[in-house]
Amino acid sequence: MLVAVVVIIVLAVIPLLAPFLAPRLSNSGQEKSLPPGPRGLPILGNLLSLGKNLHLDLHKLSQKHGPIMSLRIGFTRAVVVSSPKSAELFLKTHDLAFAGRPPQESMKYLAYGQKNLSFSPYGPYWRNVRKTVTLELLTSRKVNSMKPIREEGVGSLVKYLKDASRERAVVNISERIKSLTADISCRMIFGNKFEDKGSIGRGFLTAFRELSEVTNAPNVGNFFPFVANFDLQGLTKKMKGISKVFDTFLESVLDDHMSSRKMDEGSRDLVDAMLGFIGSDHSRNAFERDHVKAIILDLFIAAADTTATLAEWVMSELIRNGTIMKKLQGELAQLVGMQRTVEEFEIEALEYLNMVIKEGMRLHPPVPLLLPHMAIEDTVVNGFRIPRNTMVIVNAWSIGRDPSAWIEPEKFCPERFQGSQIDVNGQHFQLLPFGAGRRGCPGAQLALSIIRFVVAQLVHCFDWELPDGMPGTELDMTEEFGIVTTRAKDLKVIPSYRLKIDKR
Ligand code: HEM
Repeated sequence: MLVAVVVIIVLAVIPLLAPFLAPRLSNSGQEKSLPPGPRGLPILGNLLSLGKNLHLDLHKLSQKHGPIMSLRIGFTRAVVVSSPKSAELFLKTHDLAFAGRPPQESMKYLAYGQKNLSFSPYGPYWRNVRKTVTLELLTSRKVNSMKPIREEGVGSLVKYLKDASRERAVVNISERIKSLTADISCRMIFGNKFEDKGSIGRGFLTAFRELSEVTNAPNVGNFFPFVANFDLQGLTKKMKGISKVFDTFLESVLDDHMSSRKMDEGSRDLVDAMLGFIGSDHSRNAFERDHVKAIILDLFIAAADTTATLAEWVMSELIRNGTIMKKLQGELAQLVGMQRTVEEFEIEALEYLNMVIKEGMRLHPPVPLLLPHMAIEDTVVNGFRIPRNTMVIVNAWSIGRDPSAWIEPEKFCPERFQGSQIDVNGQHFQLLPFGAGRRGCPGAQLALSIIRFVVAQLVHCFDWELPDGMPGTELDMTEEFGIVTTRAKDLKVIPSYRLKIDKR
């Protein structure tokens, strides 16, 4: 459908564009030193080689054309990076040159015109916002201060599962984890609970659920700017609808904060701090309400589904690999015992848990292609010319399965991290779930504190079975590609409570 739409439009406008296209397409001499890549069709470029599962298609193409590969998608020139060594060149050696983000149609509507952090162009505005967000939300001290929010959220989930366990009910754990991380993120970032916001909060959550459908669809307008205004896929209309619901919610969050502003460092939250910049000349841009809304919405989106998705994948792998589940339960039983639940301060000591989560991120990086980077200047990498404005896609999924970096890469084997220094902090380019360098994820520490605590509680408190006696080894692990790549089918399980406290 998408391709058909593009083909029709392209054929219709070719005569108008011919004078501009002819020099571009015939200029093969100039393209000699670009990285190798598959031959593309005129105008469409390599669009037809890319299907629903973009990370898998790019992985296959890179196996043929190399770890630094050129593509053209419509009018966008892209370079795909698929090995640890090449990722290091782009994200460390030439980090600054690739610290841009390509313009995205969706950001016009969902980020008040790219005013958010994730997609704002590299420059002073991005730098200042990133600094403020890090200081006000993501330092170790702030992450620790939000511990009660995580404890309360995870406590409610455990209680729900304990009730389900009594009935031997089948639980859609994917949905439950998504609600949990949305609730936790809402409280941490907006300073409110959804339930306290009544119908506005519920509306926001419903719109948030519809968001991935819109942002995961490849938007023709990104690659063929001249058709963007026609809204051929109806995505702009949907995004406008969603952003209206978001805006109502965000306005009410800002109003709540305005009516009881806390300005001292000890008690103010991120929204209070951001509101303090309104009217100031922040990075040579007048800073207004739209900036605050774009930034807090961005953080919520960045936090909620990524953490849920990772927890879901880790639980899926544990259910599939019973021996690993038992070993992790053993580690928890030894440290915590069976008479009480694990506390967050104990998580650091759970070495095997950390290995399990790293292994989950290696095989199932929730953001498999990171966020797209963009060359902000002409650069030569490994002898290849990468022109300014080229989109750079780093395939973290492919890198996590690179056989030159990993033994038996397809196998879920947390023991591979035993005694290994490899971590997810952007210093080890064979494992890049949070990216690396200037545009690397600033929320990694917060994300890990949520994930570790959720997985530890679920594994310590419950044994898990698949419905209808299905063996774990038969669990379907098909992925559904998106910016955040989730399980194609929700994980449904029967929990049975295993602690020796309060079995009522
Ligand atoms: C398991 C959870 C998470 C994963 C896997 C993840 C992964 C990523 C990745 C791959 C990127 C892009 C890096 C790049 O382009 O090089 C990113 C960017 C970002 N993440 Fe995360 N993230 C997670 C959780 C969070 C959380 C909890 C927050 C904050 C509340 C957050 C905030 C951001 C922001 C603001 C950016 C954009 C940074 C920039 O462009 O400067 N993320 N994340």
